Amino acid sequence: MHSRDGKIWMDGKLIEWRDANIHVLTHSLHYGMAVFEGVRAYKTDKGPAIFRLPEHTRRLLNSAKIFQMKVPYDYDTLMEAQKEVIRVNNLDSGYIRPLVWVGSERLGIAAKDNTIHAMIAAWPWGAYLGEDGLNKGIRVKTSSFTRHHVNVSLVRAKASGYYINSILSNQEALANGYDEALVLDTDGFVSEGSGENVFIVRNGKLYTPDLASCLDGITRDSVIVMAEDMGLKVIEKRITRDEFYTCDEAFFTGTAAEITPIRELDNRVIGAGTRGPITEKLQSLFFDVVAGKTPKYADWLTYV
Ligand SMILES: Cc1[nH+]cc(COP(=O)(O)O)c(CN[C@@H](CCC(=O)O)C(=O)O)c1O
Repeated sequence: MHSRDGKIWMDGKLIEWRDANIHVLTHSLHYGMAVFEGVRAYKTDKGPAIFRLPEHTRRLLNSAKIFQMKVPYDYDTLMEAQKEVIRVNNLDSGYIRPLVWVGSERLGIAAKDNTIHAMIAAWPWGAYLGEDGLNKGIRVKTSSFTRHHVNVSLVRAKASGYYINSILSNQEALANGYDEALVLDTDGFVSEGSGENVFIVRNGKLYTPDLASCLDGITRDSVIVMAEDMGLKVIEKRITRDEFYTCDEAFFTGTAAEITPIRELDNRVIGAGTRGPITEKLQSLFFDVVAGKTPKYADWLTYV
């Protein structure tokens, strides 16, 4: 990722991609206290449009607030900078990664007053879990690791350090021949994927875990709104792994994952073992929305 042509917005300026470097004694590199976002811009007839940019920008600032990181750039500056990196890199679609981190003036857990930095990069990123995954569904393994406890990890923040848990879960799933991990909470109920929220469908109703142990996903929120607009009931509840095994459909949601069907969990076939009809309907609507084809959700798009 470090050597490519293009520009990165870093601490208020657009700089050459290869010059966007930091010191090895950067506090966040050692202790993991940094916050980030994953945002997508999509190609539309009216040019690139960023999906739910305000919500992502607000979440980034809230993540920093939770950790008392005083971001030296305001909402409007960060909004504009995310549009700028799409424009300046001539992307008609792409993945945008804002990151806010603690600088290198001091090390140590008790270090304070380090400079808070921000950068925003954007690059092309296709189907996170593969085109086949989007169409036919993926195979998932329940992780041997446990998702965050509410008082260990403040999960309203999208914090870099939390992704050690995600990497461990994802590595274990891949090493065992699966495509992604499903992580349970400290009570053994379904929480989320390593980088996605999760839904199951049973008798025409959607169920999704509450937000106690998982990220308040923007795609999750979008799916809830679209499903309810379709007249589907969406229920937030504690979901057990055997409810998952016996449901009719299941899917992950996320900016990178978009809406990816789950066709197996722990070698139990989910429903008909492929993308289910409600999943397909939601996925098709989602891709129409991000392509700017659905006036009803036009305010979810910020044109670059
Ligand atoms: C743990 C987790 N849970 C849920 C979500 C879905 O949230 P949202 O994107 O707001 O719908 C994501 C996004 N994961 C991001 C990082 C992926 C990566 O590999 O990095 C993403 O999808 O961009 C998570 O990381």
